Amino acid sequence: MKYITFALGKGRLVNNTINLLNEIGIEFPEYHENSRKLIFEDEVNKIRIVLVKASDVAVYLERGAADIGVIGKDTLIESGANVYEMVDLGFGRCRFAVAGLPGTDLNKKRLVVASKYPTVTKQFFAKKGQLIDTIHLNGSVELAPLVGLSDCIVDIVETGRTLKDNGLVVLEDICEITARLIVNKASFKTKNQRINDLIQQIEASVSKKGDLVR
Ligand SMILES: Nc1ncnc2c1ncn2[C@@H]1O[C@H](COP(=O)(O)OP(=O)(O)OP(=O)(O)O)[C@@H](O)[C@H]1O
Ligand SMILES: O=P(O)(O)OC[C@H]1O[C@H](OP(=O)(O)OP(=O)(O)O)[C@H](O)[C@@H]1O
Repeated sequence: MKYITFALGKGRLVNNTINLLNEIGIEFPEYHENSRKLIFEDEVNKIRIVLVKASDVAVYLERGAADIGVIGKDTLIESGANVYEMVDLGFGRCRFAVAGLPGTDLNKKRLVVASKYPTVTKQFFAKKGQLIDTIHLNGSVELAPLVGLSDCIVDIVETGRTLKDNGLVVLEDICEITARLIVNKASFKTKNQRINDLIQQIEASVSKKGDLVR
């Protein structure tokens, strides 16, 4: 039997994903948080996880190097990847927001917006019919309005602590974000039965957890 390969972003979503897979009987005996290994296998169920940079998950899927991926909805939208989005996994909950110094005028002409998510940023302001100048940063985005690099930012807010510690506030909410299970379109055809079985088990496990939270 061929392996089914999951691409997971190294980082915030890994532990929840591995716990979820454990719950449906998929085990990676060699996996531990401090390992530097990038591939782990469940030899019994013929399932493999590959640990990639979060923003590369969609690339592995689109190129057929992985069958299934777990990715934040933020990164999925930003990638514009041509994949099937199958399950809202419920974890990795946060939101997209426009943030800046209190009192920032978002309606000013030629608003300068810094973000790790230039596509999301452009789409959001385009929908409002507003012309903006987007600056693509790779991290520490909250710094931009503090040093005059931008008027505001589009970024992820989870606890709100990063904004607060830097004297920034949410100026406008954009949307909620959770982790999503995505599937390579060709794999969905060629490994249909096994992928569907996995999805059903994952959905059952996710909805059981949802019931507990409710
Ligand atoms: N506080 C948070 N900051 C960033 N992402 C969060 C947060 N809380 C939940 N998430 C979700 O977790 C996903 C993975 O985050 P992670 O930090 O592992 O990757 P990343 O933001 O792409 O980081 P990097 O650029 O360092 O690889 C995000 O895409 C988002 O959906
Ligand atoms: O609302 P909070 O709980 O404070 O979380 C939000 C912060 O976390 C993320 O940054 P990350 O740690 O990924 O750092 P980077 O984007 O600067 O690399 C995000 O870009 C925010 O800065």
